[in-house]
Amino acid sequence: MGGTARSPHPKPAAGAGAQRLLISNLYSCLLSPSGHGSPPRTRFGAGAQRWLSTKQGSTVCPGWDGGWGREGGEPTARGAGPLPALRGVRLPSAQPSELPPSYSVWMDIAHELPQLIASRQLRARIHQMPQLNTQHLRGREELHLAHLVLSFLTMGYVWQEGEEGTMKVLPCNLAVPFWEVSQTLGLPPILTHADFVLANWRRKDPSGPLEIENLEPIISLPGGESLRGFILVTLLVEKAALPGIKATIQAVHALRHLDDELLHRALQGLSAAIGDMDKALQQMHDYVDPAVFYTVIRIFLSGWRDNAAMPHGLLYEGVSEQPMAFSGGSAAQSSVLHAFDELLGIQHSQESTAFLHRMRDYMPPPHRAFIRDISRAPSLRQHILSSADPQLREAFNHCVTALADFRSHHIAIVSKYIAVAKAKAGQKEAGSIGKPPAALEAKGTGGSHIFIFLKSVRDSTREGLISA
Ligand code: HEM
Repeated sequence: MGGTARSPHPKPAAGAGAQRLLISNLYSCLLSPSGHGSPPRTRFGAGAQRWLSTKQGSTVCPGWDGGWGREGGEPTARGAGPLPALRGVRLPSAQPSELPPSYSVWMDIAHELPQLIASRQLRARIHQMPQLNTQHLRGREELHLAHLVLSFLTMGYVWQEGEEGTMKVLPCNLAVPFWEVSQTLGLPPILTHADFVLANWRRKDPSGPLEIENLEPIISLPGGESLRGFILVTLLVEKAALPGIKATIQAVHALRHLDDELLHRALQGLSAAIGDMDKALQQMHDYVDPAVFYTVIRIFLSGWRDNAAMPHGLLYEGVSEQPMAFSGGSAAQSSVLHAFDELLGIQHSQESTAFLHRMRDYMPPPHRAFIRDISRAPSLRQHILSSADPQLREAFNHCVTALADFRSHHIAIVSKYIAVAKAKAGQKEAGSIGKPPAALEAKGTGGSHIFIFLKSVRDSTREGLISA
């Protein structure tokens, strides 16, 4: 879709805090663009479609040592090409959960979102908001928090009345600041996985552990405890993936230096991490009620691309003269499995690859750059094939099997939370939204044909096994 985009205003400066705390994110190091610069910037030019095909330049963080301290004695890839050195990958102990006072009008509404949506007052409150200037946002943390807040406001605004009462226009007092913050961060102006999960958590007790009992989302939507569980269990899967991201970097380092001993250890670390992600995923059963997920939560993650409930997309008033189409939030936008697939050389079908690659456009640019760097590293697969070392092959195959198992268990969860929940929900009224969203019956919030896609991705993972 085309359209005349409003020219962006000067970008907010990244303050000193940006170096200390880049984003309320689990792999902060990977988000640091060369350590000290301002966030990368994208231009939407002739509209969303064009923006979505725009690729960022290299923004990874070689040699950045941004004050996090290091967790282990793992090697870095310093001097070994563009792959980010694994420095400072540690979980932040504190992160901003409030914007500066001049943005209190956004925060006040955001903190009341579930009630405002339930009482159908959100749209009226948003219409009364003044149009705030985003120039006073300082540093990456505030910008990401602003993106999180504005994306939640947008999803609530669009879906307040369910799929039968959607809005065609996002008013300029919300659309313009959301657009500006999105441009500065290189993110699309819609809720992404980075908003919903990666940036959306805080510790209740700041010195307490990163466990579910001590965590809460910063901003919520309808869905109560199930919404909380959905966000936090997904966060715990990301947390469990962290050693796998480290192992991925370690494996690339080992490949570059032809260090098979290190490679073997890295692959063992990777398969263990995927196993831990699998265990974390199972907590979905304990914390999320399928009926609440299906009938209440899911619609708020939906986008306005490939969605029959919003066939023409959304007009961002004051930004573009044409409506724009964006996919909704999905963990398919998490960089973790993309990175593992690239390392292991997993080849998905053309259609699945097209969808997954499109989801990369919904990641923070440094995540995209990280995945790209893994894809350009020496081929692990070729190395295993040519080395003919049975131990290496076995460790590699453990990773592939663990990944395929994770995907199988994910399919079981999707089946329970979407297919079975749909059958149970029927057409009965549920929650505050009314009918479950019909437009989402066959498609994911990201717009994929769910089960065909997920099974194809799982099966092509299995095909990545290397036989003796
Ligand atoms: C109730 C829980 C969940 C449901 C109902 C669910 C649903 C879905 C759906 C429908 C898709 C298809 C893509 C789309 O159109 O959105 C998908 C993809 C995906 N989901 Fe989930 N998901 C859940 C939890 C998770 C969690 C916790 C993770 C891990 C962080 C995850 C990771 C993925 C990935 C990586 C994909 C892309 C396909 C792949 O690489 O295998 N999902 N999910």
